[in-house]
Amino acid sequence: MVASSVLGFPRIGANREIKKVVEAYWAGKVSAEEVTKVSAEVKKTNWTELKQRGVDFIPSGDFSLYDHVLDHSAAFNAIPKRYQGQGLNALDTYFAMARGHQANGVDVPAGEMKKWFDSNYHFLVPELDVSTEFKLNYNKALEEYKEAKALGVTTRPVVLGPITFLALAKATKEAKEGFQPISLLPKLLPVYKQLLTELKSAGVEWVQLDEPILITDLGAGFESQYASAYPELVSVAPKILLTTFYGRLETNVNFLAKLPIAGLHIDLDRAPQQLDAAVAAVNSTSIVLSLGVVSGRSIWKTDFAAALKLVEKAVSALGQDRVLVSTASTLLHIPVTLANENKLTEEQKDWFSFALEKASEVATIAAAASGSQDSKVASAIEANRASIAKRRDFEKNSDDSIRKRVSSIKPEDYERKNPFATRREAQKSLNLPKFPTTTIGSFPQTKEIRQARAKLGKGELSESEYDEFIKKEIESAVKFQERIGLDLLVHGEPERNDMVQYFGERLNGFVFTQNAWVQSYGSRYVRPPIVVSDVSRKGPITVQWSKYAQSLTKKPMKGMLTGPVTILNWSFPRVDISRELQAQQLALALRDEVVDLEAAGIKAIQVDEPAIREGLPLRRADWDAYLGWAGNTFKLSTAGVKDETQTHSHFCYSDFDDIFPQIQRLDADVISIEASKSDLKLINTFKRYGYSNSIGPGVYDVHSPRVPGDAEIQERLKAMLTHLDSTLLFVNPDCGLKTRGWKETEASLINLVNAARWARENHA
Ligand code: MET
Ligand SMILES: [Zn+2]
Repeated sequence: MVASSVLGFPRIGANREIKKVVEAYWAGKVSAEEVTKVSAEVKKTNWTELKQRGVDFIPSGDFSLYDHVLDHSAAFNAIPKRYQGQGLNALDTYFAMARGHQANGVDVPAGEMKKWFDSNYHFLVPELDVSTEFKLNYNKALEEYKEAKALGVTTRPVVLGPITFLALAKATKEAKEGFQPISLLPKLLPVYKQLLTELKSAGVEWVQLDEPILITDLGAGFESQYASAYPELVSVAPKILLTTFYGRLETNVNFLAKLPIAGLHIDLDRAPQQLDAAVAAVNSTSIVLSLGVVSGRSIWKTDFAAALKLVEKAVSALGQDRVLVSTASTLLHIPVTLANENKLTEEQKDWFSFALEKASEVATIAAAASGSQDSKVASAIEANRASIAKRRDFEKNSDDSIRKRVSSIKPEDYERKNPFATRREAQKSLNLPKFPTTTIGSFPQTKEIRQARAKLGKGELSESEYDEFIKKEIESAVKFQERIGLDLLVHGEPERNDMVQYFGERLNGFVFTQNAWVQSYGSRYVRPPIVVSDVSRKGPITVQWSKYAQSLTKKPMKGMLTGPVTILNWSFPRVDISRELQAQQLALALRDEVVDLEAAGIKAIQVDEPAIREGLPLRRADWDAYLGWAGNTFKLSTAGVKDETQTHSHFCYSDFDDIFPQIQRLDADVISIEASKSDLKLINTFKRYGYSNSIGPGVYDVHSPRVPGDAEIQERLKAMLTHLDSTLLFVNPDCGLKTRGWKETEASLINLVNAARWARENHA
């Protein structure tokens, strides 16, 4: 029999239960026991649902209150010193690592957050050095296995693999120059052995060790790390399914097939072409091959016929018992269920499947591949064939005028008329002082703002009442910025539910869900729009708000747009046409918006591309192709303006080191870039590559309520000034302030303005 498997499931709850309880806990409104109780309910629902849908291998241990990598660090005692001895209990220490802690005399910043592979999920980067004493503080995999077992569900515990864990880690600040986290592998293995031994004695049959790092270009030496670590683990562990996902293994499959592991998982959604090599590599072994044929990244229905072709190929070589039908990766990246969507049309609903529906898909495909004669399976296969055919029909309705506009883009459409030096002169008309202060765009999305939006949705507030409310918000944001002395103002983005959704809703080609939330980081969930057809602008999107904001002040107002690559990367894209074509369509829509803003008197326009780095392919060989079209679409969206108009762009959440030369190529007049959370690593990047246009490396972290002191910001500016031309430096936070409260926003920005004044006095 071909068994079915799910590698991981969304842990946020179908109704965002975890967000609600965790935030209530942070606010001191509920106890830790309540958090445990709600977590148990969410886990129970997930496990029983997966069982009911006929999934054979159900994951456990993949639940998290914030982030699974952070869970792992906490469980393995990889807790940086600054969080220890602060008098915080285990749960509060965990949350302090996640988001900083500033109360009752304790003042520790959060750890660094990074994008998880090429997704919009963020993990907390483990911090290690030779003094890290790994020990098993608790065995989460075991606890959740038992928890599920008590509910009558046998699970396959999921554990982050040791080599991926170390590969994702960074050295602590105290570590010696040149320290490599991977050097701790010998110290780490005994703790993994303890964990796995405990699983085995509890009767666990299979354990899933996630090693997604294997689909990246590994440095030399990794092969031998696997060759030394895994035999040791295998000797004490339940059967190990080593999983790789989000890409292709390439030659790594050959050394993996030589490991004494019981199963190997490969991603056939992202890399269907790797099937033959994997079958060949494991053929003469007893390794079970787990085939990721159901996407964990896309919300489009799986084409059963195509999936079955792959599965049957493997079955004919290896036999049914050595093949698993699985989700390609964890389902963490897609929403919980389509069942909660009431506003999508039946036609649209028929195109998609979310996490629970994907679970049914693996069960059906596995049953079909096992030769099931069940009539339910046959009708599910038939229904899928019909759905796929209907979608193919729909795809034929392309928008000719947009397709034509894309195909007639000319090379000069990507370029500003003059080089930066010329534009800079022209932009003196903005009258910005040296070290101009600005923010990234959003101000706190307060309860009042969210309530007003909810009321508009329910019809309790009319469009015009809502617009009046937004105008007042803008007015108070403008007054606030004038009062504290910022130089380049923003309108604050109060009208935006989300920086991508807001634009998607005003463009043709997108559909929206009501409940399709996906975890971005911690308790921050997003509801990515879905691109279903060709994209175009319905009409001006932001112009009225920017124009209104500018009318309230003599200081320059920055227009604020989300860039084409980010809109695409933070949406669920179509899979029937290339991402490049989708980005080009978006870029043309945004270009029209940029030109309209300029015509409305807006002299600075920011086009945010925080997600440009996360879309970077995981294999270097694929970088140039991506960076080529991604960079071009950004340029296409911004190049339509006059020299006098100052273009800005913003980047955050990622390490931009390796694509910095590409950021230069975008030729924005000013960029702001997250820098504080990553310990100003960026400074070294400037050293290496230089940067010729204006730049504002963020001077403080916005993901934590912690207020940075004057001195702290001055230090950051000083560090930047060692490598950047003082006439090019802007002063701004790391990112937008929408998740912050007003209190810390005001305190932080006052300190920021003071630090800029200090810089003007001391770096004349
Ligand atoms: C994640 S980047 C956010 C940029 C946006 N303009 C904001 O300030 O919120
Ligand atoms: Zn940002």
